[in-house]
Amino acid sequence: MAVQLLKKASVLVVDDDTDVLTSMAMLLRPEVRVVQTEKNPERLPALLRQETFDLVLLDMNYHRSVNTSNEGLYWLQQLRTLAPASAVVLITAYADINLAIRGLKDGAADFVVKPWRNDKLLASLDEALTRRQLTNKSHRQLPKPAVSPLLGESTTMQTLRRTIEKIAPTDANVLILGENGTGKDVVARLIHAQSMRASQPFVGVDLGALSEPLLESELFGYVKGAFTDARQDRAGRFEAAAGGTLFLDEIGNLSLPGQTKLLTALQQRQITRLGSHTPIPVDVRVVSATNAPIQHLVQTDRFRKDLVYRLNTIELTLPPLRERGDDVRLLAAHFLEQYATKYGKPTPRLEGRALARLLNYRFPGNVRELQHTMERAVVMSESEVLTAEDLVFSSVETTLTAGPETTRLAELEKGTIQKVVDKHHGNITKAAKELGITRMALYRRLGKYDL
Ligand SMILES: Nc1ncnc2c1ncn2[C@@H]1O[C@H](COP(=O)(O)OP(=O)(O)OP(=O)(O)O)[C@@H](O)[C@H]1O
Repeated sequence: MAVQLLKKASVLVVDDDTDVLTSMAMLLRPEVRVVQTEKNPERLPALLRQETFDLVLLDMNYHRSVNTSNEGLYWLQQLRTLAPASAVVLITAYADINLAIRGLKDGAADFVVKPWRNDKLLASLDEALTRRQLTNKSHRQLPKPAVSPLLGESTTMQTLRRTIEKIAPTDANVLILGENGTGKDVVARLIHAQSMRASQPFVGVDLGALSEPLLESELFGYVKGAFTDARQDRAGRFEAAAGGTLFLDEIGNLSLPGQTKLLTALQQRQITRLGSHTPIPVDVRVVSATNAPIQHLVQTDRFRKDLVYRLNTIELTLPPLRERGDDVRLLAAHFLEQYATKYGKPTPRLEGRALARLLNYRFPGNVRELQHTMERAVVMSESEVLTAEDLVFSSVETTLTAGPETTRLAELEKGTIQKVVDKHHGNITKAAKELGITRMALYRRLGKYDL
């Protein structure tokens, strides 16, 4: 029985050590249905939005971490929220057994110690899957995935929260518009969580990341033999979301043929798996999002008007962060606290000039950029007070009020670049990555500032 569970399981292995990933994949491939590996735990939220796994094998130690001991536990907590139905088995070094035991208290099913014995590891996975099945069968209430809060006290954000409360319980399709990083994904999840469908699945699909040939099989699924690699029947996202909410992200990137297929599915409320002729009825509420100017796409014949009408029964627009006034301060404080906890540091406070710099910055990457800036500042700072120099923005700094500040900004940029390049001992690739700019852009700046 247990062996069958293992054979049917989809397993995700998360470890920043490529050797571990390779050997785990080699060991597990013949034993389980699907094995996927992920080197960067930061990608977990996006990945788990798209895929569900029966079991996650999670490493406790990450090299890039400042405080190695907390990183594994942090990601375990995140997994409990992002994928509460997945069993988690921890991989740990012998020296960290105490931490692994803490991990058990935090909801992990088991842990294996490096170097592991293959038979013991497989037995442990079996056991974790069996227990998970028993838990699910006993209909015990699984913890609901916690939804990220939609913070902000600006008038627009208060109005938006009220609108969401009003529209969430209806079954109306919602189109969310807004620049990158403004919180469209957060809003989509909030709508689902406050809807009558909250106990049913929320399934996201990033249409911007799907190439044309993949689109149909991802959305509608396929039957065995539909194409060379179709070795078994597979449900698509529409079926996976049945009874719940289907979140179509980056809808503006959908090709015209893709738009036609989607429109047909929405009109007929049914899909047909690739390679099959049998239509399958699907009941989904569609929430979609885009940062593209959708009406302009319609006017220029790049987006079907009839599809927009299907999608935007309710249209919500998220304002850019630079138009939310004091919300910047509130969100900065929230992220500082969040990352201080993650990295086991005291929560730092922003010095006056640092705050002024935040309030003057345009934030082209919006809340996500603020979040990254705060994380980087918490990681890098050795003091409990963050200065203006501790803030490194991903985009090249442009402020709301250009002018006399320009020279100071150039100085700040120069200082920041020098600091990051020094930190990486002159490694341009790594420094550019941390600064969030291309290598060429970094070279240009090194030249400009004579560094
Ligand atoms: N109002 C908010 N309060 C707290 N956190 C927020 C808020 N808005 C966004 N965030 C956080 O900022 C990050 C980016 O948000 P999100 O992914 O929802 O943006 P998006 O508009 O969907 O971005 P993209 O257009 O790139 O897909 C997330 O980590 C999210 O939790």
